[in-house]
Amino acid sequence: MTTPLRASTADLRVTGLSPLPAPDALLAELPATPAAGAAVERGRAEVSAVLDGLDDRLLVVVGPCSIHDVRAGLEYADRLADLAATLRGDLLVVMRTYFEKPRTTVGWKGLVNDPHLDGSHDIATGIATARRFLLAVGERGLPCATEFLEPVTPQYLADQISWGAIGARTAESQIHRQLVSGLSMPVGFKNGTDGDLQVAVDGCSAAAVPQSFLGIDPQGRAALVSTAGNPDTHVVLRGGRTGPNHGPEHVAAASARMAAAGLNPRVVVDASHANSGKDHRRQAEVARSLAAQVAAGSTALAGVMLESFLVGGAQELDVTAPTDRLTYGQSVTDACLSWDTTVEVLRTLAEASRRRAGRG
Ligand SMILES: O=C[C@H](O)[C@H](O)COP(=O)(O)O
Ligand SMILES: C=C(OP(=O)(O)O)C(=O)O
Repeated sequence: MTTPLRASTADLRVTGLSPLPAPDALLAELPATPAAGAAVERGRAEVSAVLDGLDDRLLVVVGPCSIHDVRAGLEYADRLADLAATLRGDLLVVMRTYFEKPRTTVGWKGLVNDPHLDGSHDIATGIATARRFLLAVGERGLPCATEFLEPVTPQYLADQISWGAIGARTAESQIHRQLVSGLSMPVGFKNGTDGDLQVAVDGCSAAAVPQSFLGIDPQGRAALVSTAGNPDTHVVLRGGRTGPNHGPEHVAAASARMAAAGLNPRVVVDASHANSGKDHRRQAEVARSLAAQVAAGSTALAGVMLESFLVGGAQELDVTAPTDRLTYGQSVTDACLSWDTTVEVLRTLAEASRRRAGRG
């Protein structure tokens, strides 16, 4: 691997380097369409309005734990777009379109990293597939939400994202806090996997100020990135090793801590992950308890995250086995609510939002 420019001490454990198309090359091949662009602009404005308390609806970020099958993902998007339109007066629905999966140790890392689900890591195809998917969901008028994991990804996909997340495993990362300071949409920081909220509060503080860091430019070259800071951040409570943190006392404490730090006191609660032990049946129960908080008038609870797909539960993914053995429409990462349960939960959340707003 060593080249004349590289000392014999370099890259001793690098087994391959394959250049990818530059971000601008992909954006030229897959430009934003007018409809998708309008969905993003509208989505970002409405998410900010809800998170700033200017729009009294409830934000619901809902969709598969991961997008692994484009056809099933778009079928889900069709259903969600229709349902979201009927609940639009009370809910602002943003679809989870997660292409990068942070693993606790090892496992399939998502559509960008391994789009063929076979360990081939055809990232060039993965990033293009993810962009095509985002454009297709935008064409349906649905705003998209994603977790930003690889610091290079936003140059390829972020123009199509209306709400971003920094996950529990990266909320303390300076790399990700710097990244958020330059992102163009509202971003939620999850609390740590141990349940620690402070890493999310500190993440919001760090992301709110201008940053300078090493990144890539639209031509894919190493670049000094300078940012303005992102004031549109908030915390996402997702439970932790210390237990669930979805109760009214947790929401109030998080809201107070954010307010004391001069940050947005409105909180989003993830009904999945450690708030339900990744059990989709318990996730539905947590969602109903969140609806009760909203109906009781909690304005600190600005949003809810749900992991949901066509078929409830999850299935093991064996990247050495043919993918045609997989159950269509079922998560290959965390367990998700079934579509039918999702409809019932969203209608319950809409009713709660309506009551909180005094609309009936
Ligand atoms: O949302 C997905 C998972 O919670 C996350 O990627 C960690 O999953 P793992 O603990 O199975 O690696
Ligand atoms: C990985 C996720 O969540 P967390 O970072 O809370 O584990 C997710 O929302 O897909």
